[in-house]
Amino acid sequence: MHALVPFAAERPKTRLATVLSPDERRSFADAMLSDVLSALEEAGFSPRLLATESTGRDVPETVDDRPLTEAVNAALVDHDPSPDRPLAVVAADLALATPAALSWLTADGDVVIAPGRGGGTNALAVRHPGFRVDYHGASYLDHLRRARDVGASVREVDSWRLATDVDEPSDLVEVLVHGEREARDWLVDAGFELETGDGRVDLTRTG
Ligand SMILES: Nc1nc2c(ncn2[C@@H]2O[C@H](COP(=O)(O)OP(=O)(O)OP(=O)(O)O)[C@@H](O)[C@H]2O)c(=O)[nH]1
Ligand SMILES: C[C@H](OP(=O)(O)O)C(=O)O
Repeated sequence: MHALVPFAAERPKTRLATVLSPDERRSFADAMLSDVLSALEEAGFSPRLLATESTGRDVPETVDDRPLTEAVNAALVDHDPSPDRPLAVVAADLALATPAALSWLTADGDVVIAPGRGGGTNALAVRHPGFRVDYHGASYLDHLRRARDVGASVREVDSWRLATDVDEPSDLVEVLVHGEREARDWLVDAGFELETGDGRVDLTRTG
């Protein structure tokens, strides 16, 4: 299955600004992107980057500097999905995604949705030609509505690994605990450590 990976290449992960500098955010976002691309490839997907500027990676790439929803919808129109020609859309910040978790996207359904924690949409597989995305806000609910409006059947993917996108500093704890790839190594090399006490596990930075 073809898999589109949208990537905000210029100013990624602004919500991590309290713990990472702009250069660090770019470098960490790049590590997460590498993890998502390699997991997709291992799961048998053919990834294509949809980036706001060229990444120079050795992966098929479309450069489109329009906002996320517009750029993904243009790609959907271009691809014209059908049951025989599905298109997956997978966020670049799914640092815990494994090939096994991503394989759930190949399940039957005109629109297969992997919700993100907090109301978002972390991954989709689209087989219906009329379905369009509407990201930001509670996009999971918006996507359910949009699927219903075009008469598309929906299947929800119940995967904690796909639900865990890395948006805020507390999400970095999940990467340190459960990450298996470059993003976790990046955090360790940058001096991040788990801080365990009486309450919820937190993060500290040394060095
Ligand atoms: N092509 C494209 N991808 C985008 C755009 N905005 C976000 N993305 C990607 O869409 C996915 C989900 O976006 P967010 O979680 O909002 O990521 P982000 O924009 O890097 O993070 P924040 O700045 O903290 O909102 C990630 O893979 C982003 O790289 C955009 O305008 N164009
Ligand atoms: C793009 C957006 O991502 P979030 O802000 O939830 O990470 C969404 O899932 O609609």
